[in-house]
Amino acid sequence: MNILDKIVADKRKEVELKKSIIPVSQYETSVLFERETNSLAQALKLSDTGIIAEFKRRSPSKESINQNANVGQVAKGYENAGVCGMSVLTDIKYFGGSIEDLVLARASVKLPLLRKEFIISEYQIIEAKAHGADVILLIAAILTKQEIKTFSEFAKSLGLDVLLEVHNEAELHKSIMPSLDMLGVNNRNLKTFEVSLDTSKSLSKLIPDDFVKVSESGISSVDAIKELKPFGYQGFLIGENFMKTDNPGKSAIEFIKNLKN
Ligand SMILES: O=C(O)c1ccccc1NCC(=O)[C@H](O)[C@H](O)COP(=O)(O)O
Repeated sequence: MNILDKIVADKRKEVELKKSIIPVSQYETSVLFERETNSLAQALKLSDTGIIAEFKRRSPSKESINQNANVGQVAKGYENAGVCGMSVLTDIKYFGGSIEDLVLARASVKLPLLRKEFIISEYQIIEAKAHGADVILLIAAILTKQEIKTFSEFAKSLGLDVLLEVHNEAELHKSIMPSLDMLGVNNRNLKTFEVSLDTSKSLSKLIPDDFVKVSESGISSVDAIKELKPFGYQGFLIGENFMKTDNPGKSAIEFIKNLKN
C-alpha cells in the first residue's frame, strides 16, 4: 500500500462519517456557498510570476514544517507578497490541516483559494465551496476517468476552477478533458518522496495549450522557476520553501522580488 492508498482509505471513512453528521443542505445554505468565486486560472494567465503559495504544517514526507503557523497571518503575508493564489491543505491526519483553515484564510484575503484535499466525493466539493474555496484539486492517481469527468463538471457547475494533478504519462492520458482549467504536474514521487523537476519538464509537451500548466512540489529556488518557464509552465505551487521559515509571507516577498529581477 503506498501513501496515497493509505490516505484515500482513511479519507473514505472520514467522508462517510461527515456525511452522517452534516447534511449537504447545511452547506448549500451557507453564506460562503453563495459567494462569487475568483478564478485562479485567470490570475495565472495574467501574472508574470505565477506563484501559488501553500499553507502546510506538516506532510507525509516532512514530519514538521511549521506546526504553529497562524493561517490568517500567513494568508495576509502571501497576499501582500503578490502571489496569484493560496493553497490550503485541509487534510487533518497526514497534513495537520483542517477545513477551518480554509475559512480562516477566506476571512483574511481576497486571493483565489485552492482547497488542497484528496477529493473522492462530490460532498467534498460542496464542502469546499461552502468554506470559501475558489478552486479544487483532483488527483488523477486516485480517481477513474469517469470520476474526473463527473467531479470536474460538478465543480464547474458551482463556479469553481479545477486543477487536475498528474504524476506520469498514463495519468495524463486518462485525464485530458474540457472541464479542467489547470493541469498540474507533481514533481514528488509518492513512493520515494524524491522530487525532480524533470517530471514537469518531460510531461509538459503532452499537455495541450488550452490548459494552464502548473508545476507542483519541490520548487525551492527562483532558478527552478526560470528552468520551468520555457516548458510552458505559468503556475508554480510552493509549500515547504515558504512554510519552513519563521515568516512565510516575508519569504514570499523576497522570492518574488528575486524572480522579477
Ligand atoms: O508533501 C508531501 O509529502 C505529500 C505526500 C503525499 C501526497 C501529497 C503530498 N503533498 C501535497 C503537495 O502536493 C504539496 O504539498 C505541494 O505540491 C507543495 O509541495 P512543496 O513545495 O514541496 O512543499
